[in-house]
Amino acid sequence: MRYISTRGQAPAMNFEEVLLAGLASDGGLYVPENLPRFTLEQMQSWVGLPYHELAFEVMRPFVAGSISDADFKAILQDTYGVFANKAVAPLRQIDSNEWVLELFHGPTLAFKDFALQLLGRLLDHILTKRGERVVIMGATSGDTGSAAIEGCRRCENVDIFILHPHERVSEVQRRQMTSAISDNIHNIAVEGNFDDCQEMVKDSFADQSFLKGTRLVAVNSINWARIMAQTVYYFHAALQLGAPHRSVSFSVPTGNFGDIFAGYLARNMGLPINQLIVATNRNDILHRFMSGNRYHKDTLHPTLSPSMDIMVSSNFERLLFDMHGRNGALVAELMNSFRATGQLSVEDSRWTEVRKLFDSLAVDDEQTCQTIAQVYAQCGELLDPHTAIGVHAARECRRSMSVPMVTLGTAHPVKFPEAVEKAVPGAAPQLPPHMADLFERQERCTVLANDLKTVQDFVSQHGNRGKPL
Ligand SMILES: Cc1ncc(COP(=O)(O)O)c(C=O)c1O
Ligand SMILES: N[C@@H](CCOP(=O)(O)O)C(=O)O
Repeated sequence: MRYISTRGQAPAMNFEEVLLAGLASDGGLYVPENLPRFTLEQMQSWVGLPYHELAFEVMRPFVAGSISDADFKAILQDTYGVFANKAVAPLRQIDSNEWVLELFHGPTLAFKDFALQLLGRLLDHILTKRGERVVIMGATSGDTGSAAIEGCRRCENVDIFILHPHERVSEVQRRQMTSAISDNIHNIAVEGNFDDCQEMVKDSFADQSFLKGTRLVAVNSINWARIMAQTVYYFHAALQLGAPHRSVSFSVPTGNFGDIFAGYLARNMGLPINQLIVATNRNDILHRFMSGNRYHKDTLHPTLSPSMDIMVSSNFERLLFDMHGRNGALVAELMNSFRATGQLSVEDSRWTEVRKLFDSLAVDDEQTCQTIAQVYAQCGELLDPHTAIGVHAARECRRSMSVPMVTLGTAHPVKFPEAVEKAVPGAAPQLPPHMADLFERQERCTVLANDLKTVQDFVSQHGNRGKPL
């Protein structure tokens, strides 16, 4: 499998190179040159497989040539063996023909564990083989950070720097990150918002001189391996609900457009997905695009669903690439113009084509709390605010009641007690046993100005197990 950049100028790479590359050298994102297309018979034969075996079947074409089948199988068994629920991603019915896919039974209680537990193990495998050390930089609005730290914790060959927006993540999210204390784990609270953090990470890929020759690796969904791992649970859910002989729809709480893009890819690989719903909070650039062809940057509004407080969605570029016939030059032009003006629209015919599959809704804090309360009263399932946004959008935008509707349950409610308590007083759940002492744990974090050079200087001063590079 070869991977190409959405901007058409960077060299094509194999899986191992793409895993270690993060952003492409032309500023684009890597995508497979050709997607595998699974047959009905193949998909039918996967019904009932344990999660790690299904993961092997779905992801094998993407890694073949870089990792042997035997190694990949062992890595996957180990990865999904750490999830607290035997089903790994259980489906919970919340109404007639309506489900929540619980993606929060991993170590850090959010869907990010599905890809980052794997990414950490893949990095360990490949870096050990190459005898190489790398620096990881990641931006987080709360969940990617702890999942990346947890996923890479045992990896001897990395120093990991996680940038989060100072005082804009939940206390549980912050403590999950800052209580991981080790020479090679560095939490930076940036005096800015998530988009500032994300931009610093992307700018660091463009000019890596501050790393003095050490390779920079991404853990955000700009890294192809993240998206690849997130396609698997679409198959896992749909195959339980009658696919491949029956269509299924998904509603996806969306911020950086990574999770829903994985669903779009699963459909292009042959999974019968009828409808994909982009569910945003008040930070609704994607809803403005889907509903009116206006991908226009706005100011950031803090909400009760802080992980989706994102102004600009990285993975939207991957969809633009497909929308424009995979013409990298056109995408580069669009992205340059977006960088200059903060606005982007596409030709009407391209937009209409995309709308055949995608619907969208922006959900405010009040509707979020109402949905948490409503679902709790209906069936006792306590939703986190991000998942509630997905359920609300699913109920508003659903095209057909006869097609099963699955909302991705992206985080455990325990991570967002403020919203849960507001919606259903007294219902906030207890931290799970492995996190029971979270509020007593020592924290380590450095607050830095919202300034690229300041952050890069910090990285180069601490990038070698806490010592200068
Ligand atoms: C809990 C939660 N839900 C939803 C999202 C949105 O996912 P994506 O950024 O892949 O669109 C995120 C973070 O991105 C998240 O942490
Ligand atoms: N919501 C995310 C934001 C980063 O998204 P990613 O999927 O690109 O890593 C978070 O919780 O950090």
